[in-house]
Amino acid sequence: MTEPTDAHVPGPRPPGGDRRRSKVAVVGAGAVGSTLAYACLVRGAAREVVLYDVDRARVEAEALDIAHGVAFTPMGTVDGSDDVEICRDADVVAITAGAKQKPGQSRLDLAGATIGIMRDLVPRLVAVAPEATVVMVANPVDVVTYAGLQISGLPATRFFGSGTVLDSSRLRYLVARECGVAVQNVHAYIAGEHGDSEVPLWSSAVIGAVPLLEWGRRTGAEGVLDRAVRERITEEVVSSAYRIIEGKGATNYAIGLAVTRIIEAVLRDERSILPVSTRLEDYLGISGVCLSVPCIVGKDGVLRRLEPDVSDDELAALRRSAEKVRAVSAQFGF
Ligand SMILES: NC(=O)C1=CN([C@@H]2O[C@H](COP(=O)(O)OP(=O)(O)OC[C@H]3O[C@@H](n4cnc5c(N)ncnc54)[C@H](O)[C@@H]3O)[C@@H](O)[C@H]2O)C=CC1
Ligand SMILES: CC(=O)C(=O)O
Repeated sequence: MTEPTDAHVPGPRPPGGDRRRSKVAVVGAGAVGSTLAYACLVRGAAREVVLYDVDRARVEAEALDIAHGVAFTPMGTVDGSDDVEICRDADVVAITAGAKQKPGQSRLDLAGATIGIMRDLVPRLVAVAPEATVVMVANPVDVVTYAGLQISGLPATRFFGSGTVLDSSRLRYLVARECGVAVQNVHAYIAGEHGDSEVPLWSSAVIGAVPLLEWGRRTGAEGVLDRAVRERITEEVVSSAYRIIEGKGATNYAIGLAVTRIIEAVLRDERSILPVSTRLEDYLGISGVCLSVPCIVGKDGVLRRLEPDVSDDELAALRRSAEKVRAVSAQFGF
């Protein structure tokens, strides 16, 4: 297997990236996949979006419904098929085909079913789109990324998971609401598992130019983000998916936008810092597992993993999260 050494980050990126080569294949046209395809077109992330699903009626219907709206989007096309050939020569393949949680199930409960899908699916995708950057979305995303990476034989830089990009946007939303500032000015990451053991990196979080942990003292709003509030926010982030699934059976809008951001970072060679799930080797003492940490993402995929300042508690929680994910991967022989 190719070693996941951090690639050298080359010089300045081309302004706007190269949008001529922009075919995105979305695998799975369910709640997440169809919303992702829609978000890609609405944001103008790619020129060509294709949907692939084993359910022919569904995939054709979703593609047609989206196609009827492209008159109102930036330049783009959409098509759908139950033939994997539709994914040929895609620049990015986003895999949303997987088991989904029923109320009460954790993401880790889905490992066996989703890995079963990947054993057959990933080799067929690599055969038709060997140069693609692959973004795994199906759950449990860290375990499935680790398995899919090994099944694919691709370099770890080009096969990674959407990780905690969604969880971090949930965190930023809640912090912004608490402080009364724009969510875009909250720079905070969730690391670790995309799931119950995830870890908010409070120590390195910044609001505007103010360290998050100093926000209350420096703004004269004592107590605004004190320990009790941070614990409540953490609990709300961790339970978000359960709450939404209880109410409507799936989460789809925020994940559709989150994965679109990752795709934009790749296709536009943005070198954006996003907490995607990649295979870690000797990262803060963690190896042999896919987990989210802040990474530089560009056209060659994950260019570098960054090491933020972490407290002793955060580091210990990150290592516990790694153990938990690694144990589930091992149950399935990965
Ligand atoms: N990573 C993240 O942050 C998030 C991950 N998810 C995960 O995304 C996955 C999809 O969720 P939903 O769209 O709600 O599920 P869904 O059940 O609505 O859609 C899954 C689709 O995959 C298709 N499919 C199954 N096997 C296939 C195969 N071998 N080839 C092609 N298509 C296949 C099904 O026909 C179905 O249309 C789940 O695993 C879910 O847990 C959901 C939200 C957030
Ligand atoms: C379902 C899921 O993984 C999420 O919404 O976070």
